[in-house]
Amino acid sequence: MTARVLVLNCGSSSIKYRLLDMGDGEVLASGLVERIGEESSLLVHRGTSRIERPGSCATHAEGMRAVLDAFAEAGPSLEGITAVGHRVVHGGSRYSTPVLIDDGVEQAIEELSPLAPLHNPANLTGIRVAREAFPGPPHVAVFDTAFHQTMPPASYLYAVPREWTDEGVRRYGFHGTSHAYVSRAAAGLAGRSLAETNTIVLHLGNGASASAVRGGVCVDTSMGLTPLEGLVMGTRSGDLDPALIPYLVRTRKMSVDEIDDALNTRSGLLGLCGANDMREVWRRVDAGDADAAEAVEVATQRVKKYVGAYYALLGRLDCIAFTAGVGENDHRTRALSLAGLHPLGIELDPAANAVRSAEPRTISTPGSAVRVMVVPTNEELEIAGQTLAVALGQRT
Ligand SMILES: Nc1ncnc2c1ncn2[C@@H]1O[C@H](COP(=O)(O)OP(=O)(O)O)[C@@H](O)[C@H]1O
Ligand SMILES: CC(=O)OP(=O)(O)O
Ligand SMILES: [Mg+2]
Repeated sequence: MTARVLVLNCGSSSIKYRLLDMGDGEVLASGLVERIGEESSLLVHRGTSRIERPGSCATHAEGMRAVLDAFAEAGPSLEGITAVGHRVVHGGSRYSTPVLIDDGVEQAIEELSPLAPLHNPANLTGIRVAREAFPGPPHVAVFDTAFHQTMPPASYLYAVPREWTDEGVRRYGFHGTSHAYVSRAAAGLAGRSLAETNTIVLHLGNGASASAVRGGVCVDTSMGLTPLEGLVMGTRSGDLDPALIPYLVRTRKMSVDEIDDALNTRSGLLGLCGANDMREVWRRVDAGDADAAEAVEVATQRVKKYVGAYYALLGRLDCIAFTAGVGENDHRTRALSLAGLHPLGIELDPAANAVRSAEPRTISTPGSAVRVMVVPTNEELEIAGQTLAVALGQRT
């Protein structure tokens, strides 16, 4: 039997998972537990058979047990799996490559939790429950931050007191697994060698980030110390003036936790127009909602500003790759984000852009100097590949 890798992605309120056959990349099982901690959670499992189960998973630990029960009930068996790969959001400066998880790594992930309070504690629960359930196979942590560790100081330093930067206050960047996978796939789609390709990756999902990648190496990215900085997201503000925070403390008497919560969960598209799902935002735009139209303008103009900035940083730009839920599916967001960039050699083909497909594809005109594409991300496959490499390395 070929190697089988279970990939776990424990998000702030969800657990996504996939079991992959590494021989041919076939997905043997996939599933999702969503709305963890809310009144009614929901598990959907697609294995040997499919189950859909509303329930009440108050914690990620309960969610993980529901996942294991689903495998036991609806298959396939997890007996004899080769390795388990865990998405870990924050790896700080300590981890620039995936690592085999031991108690020391667990502790390091815990120590980094203040920098990713929505994500790292959930990641850690997934690791603990899975290590207990599967003590045999190696468990590997694959960090969202790892791909961005190549950034030069000019990109990762904030202009703040040195004693802060010495403590680890800096830009880390996230969604790195996606940026790595998509920048590689973009060069492949363009028929170019990765080493000679400069790409801007636009990962536009509920969380959103941009990166500038020179020859497969990340040189800058829009998320920062935490996944709050940069682009406008579903519920996160992205860039703003940091003086807003003392302003809110002084004038609205808000606590630090209240502000943190508002900027992470009540801002972005949701803050501006009351909806965070881009499909709903467009429904409102089409119904004449002025707030929704403005929210789209703010979000897409932010993307355009990063494209301009990263074009300047890279000097020469070969590809722009859109990915993640919005980037892969929303042709109107893509068109607005690049509108008017024709003088920079960036020209979308409206007909190609409007095509709906799950395949990687080019959406720029044949004459566009920069090749614009849609490249569906596959964080799970990337995590599984890196996990297997670490697991096999460990055995030899
Ligand atoms: N057809 C579509 N048109 C516009 N937006 C879409 C479409 N399909 C999905 N999305 C958007 O993708 C977002 C989720 O993207 P995803 O990459 O799955 O995010 P995350 O991993 O952060 O949950 C949703 O909020 C939704 O707005
Ligand atoms: C780091 C991050 O923002 O992840 P997600 O998009 O899954 O929330
Ligand atoms: Mg995501």
